[in-house]
Amino acid sequence: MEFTKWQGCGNDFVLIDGRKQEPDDYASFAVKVCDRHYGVGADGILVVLPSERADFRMRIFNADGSEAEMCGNGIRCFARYLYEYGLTNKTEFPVETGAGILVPRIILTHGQITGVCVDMGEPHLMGEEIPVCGHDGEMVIDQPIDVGGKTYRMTGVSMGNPHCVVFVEDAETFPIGELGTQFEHHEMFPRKTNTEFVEVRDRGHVRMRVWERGAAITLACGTGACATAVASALNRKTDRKIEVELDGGRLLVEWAENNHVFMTGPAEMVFAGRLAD
Ligand SMILES: N[C@@H](CCC[C@H](N)C(=O)O)C(=O)O
Repeated sequence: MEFTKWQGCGNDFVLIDGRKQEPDDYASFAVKVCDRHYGVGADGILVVLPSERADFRMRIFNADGSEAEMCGNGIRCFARYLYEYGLTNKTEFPVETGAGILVPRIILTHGQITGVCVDMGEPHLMGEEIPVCGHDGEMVIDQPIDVGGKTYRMTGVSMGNPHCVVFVEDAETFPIGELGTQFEHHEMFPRKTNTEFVEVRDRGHVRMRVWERGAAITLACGTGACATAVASALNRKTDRKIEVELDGGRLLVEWAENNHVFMTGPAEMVFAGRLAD
């Protein structure tokens, strides 16, 4: 099976064209391929599929084999793959995802691709939409959550997939490896959660580290950066347009007045290869 390997801010993916070749079982395929010792190594796999509602459909599976609704860094890589490999000649096109139809736009500067901007759609903020237990019919802003014998304050945001944003004093030293899994599996999150640990540097700039549902610590999370921008604005900590500094790079995120979130950042191909049977 042929594949290409991609990364966006160090969040890495194996991409396959499911219109040409499909594994018998995506979940076990993802676990095998994402293994960093016995496989290609990645945080997840991206699958190109046909769509009746958009130009293409994207599926994403985490390294543990679970399927996610959406992937922000992934959709930038997905869009660049389609454009670079001549599978579309449009620089802007609709993609069906588990979070609805989203629109990436390839950014060309003097004919060179310098990034991808994605209209990530509207954030969902009601407790039952994220979902967060015990908050039906209300937003989940600055609410207490007990983890590891301590009470933290969290803001819940869905970008199609669930996010729990926790503001911390110092993102660099926060014990994310110790506590991330406890947030992911906390009883408040019936579909588990991605958790962003965010230090506000100023009104236009935050430092964010992430523990991803199904992938543990990654170098970046695009939907997480969008959830962070929304949570930071809701908590009046930043403006609606911010730079999010991640372990693996920077993303520009704007929660626009039309309620859509726009995310801009890099998408780079690492190599192409063929999997052994
Ligand atoms: N890294 C991604 C998100 C991938 C899915 C996530 N782990 C989930 O299960 O929701 C991104 O860039 O958004």
